[in-house]
Amino acid sequence: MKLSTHVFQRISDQGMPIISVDNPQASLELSLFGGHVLSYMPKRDNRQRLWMSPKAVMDGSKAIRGGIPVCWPWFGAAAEPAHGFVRDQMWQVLRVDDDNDLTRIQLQPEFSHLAGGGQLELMLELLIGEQLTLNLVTHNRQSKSLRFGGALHSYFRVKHIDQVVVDGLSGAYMDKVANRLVEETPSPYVITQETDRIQLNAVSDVHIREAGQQTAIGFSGHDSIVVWNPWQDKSAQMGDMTTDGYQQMLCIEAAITQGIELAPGHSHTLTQIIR
Ligand SMILES: O=P(O)(O)OC[C@H]1O[C@H](O)[C@H](O)[C@@H](O)[C@@H]1O
Repeated sequence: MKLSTHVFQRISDQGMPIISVDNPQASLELSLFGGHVLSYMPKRDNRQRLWMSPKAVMDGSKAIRGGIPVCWPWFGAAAEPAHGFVRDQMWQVLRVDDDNDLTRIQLQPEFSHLAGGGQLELMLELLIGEQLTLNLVTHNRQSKSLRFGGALHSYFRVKHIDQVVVDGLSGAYMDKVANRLVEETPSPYVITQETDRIQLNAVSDVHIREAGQQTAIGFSGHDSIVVWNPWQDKSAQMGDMTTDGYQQMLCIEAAITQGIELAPGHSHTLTQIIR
């Protein structure tokens, strides 16, 4: 089914609605299960930016391992289920438009509410062109303030984790692998073991550098940046990852881990830009 000049919708072999974008600047795939970006490839270099696990479950029975899961209205184990409740529900398309080199898609989950009855409205906007911009907009329609968190939990594809250097992170981080001990960001920033860090200095630009290529990631509206690689043992334990899967991926996540208090009638936008 054609949604616009550059946007099509189809049903996958596993029965999930998939949106495909192919415009003069880039191609992208998006699953309406989770409002989940599956792939993004700018045409200037035809390099896939996102990693998808070969064992990812794509039938809607659990969140997809890879691409860009949307974690909301909390991050991690702040409440149950982990990472909130929108990454494993169906979303719907609100709006699609093409403007030559840029395609805009807006979508929302079928329901969004907080425990305790609070209503927050969520909308994800994708701007697909020579870069990919994700705007995750939270709106408080209640007459009281509400607190929320979340993340754009992007899985970046790397040639090999051993060769990756992450540039741009600084300051203190909370080490989730070591009892939330607060440590100073290393330099150079290389990944040599299981890594699960909440970088508390919310910088606005990070680069993943490898021989012959780099991926630039921009952030705004975040209070932290999460860096995650499960390494070998954890990968082997996860049903939806191959034992060596950790070698080709690195999560660098635009995150709200400390929580944001949203006043009545106000909106907040969490942005990640991938180049
Ligand atoms: O397995 P998931 O629920 O998708 O979570 C995957 C990972 O997400 C984040 O990066 C967290 O910091 C990790 O602690 C967690 O293991």
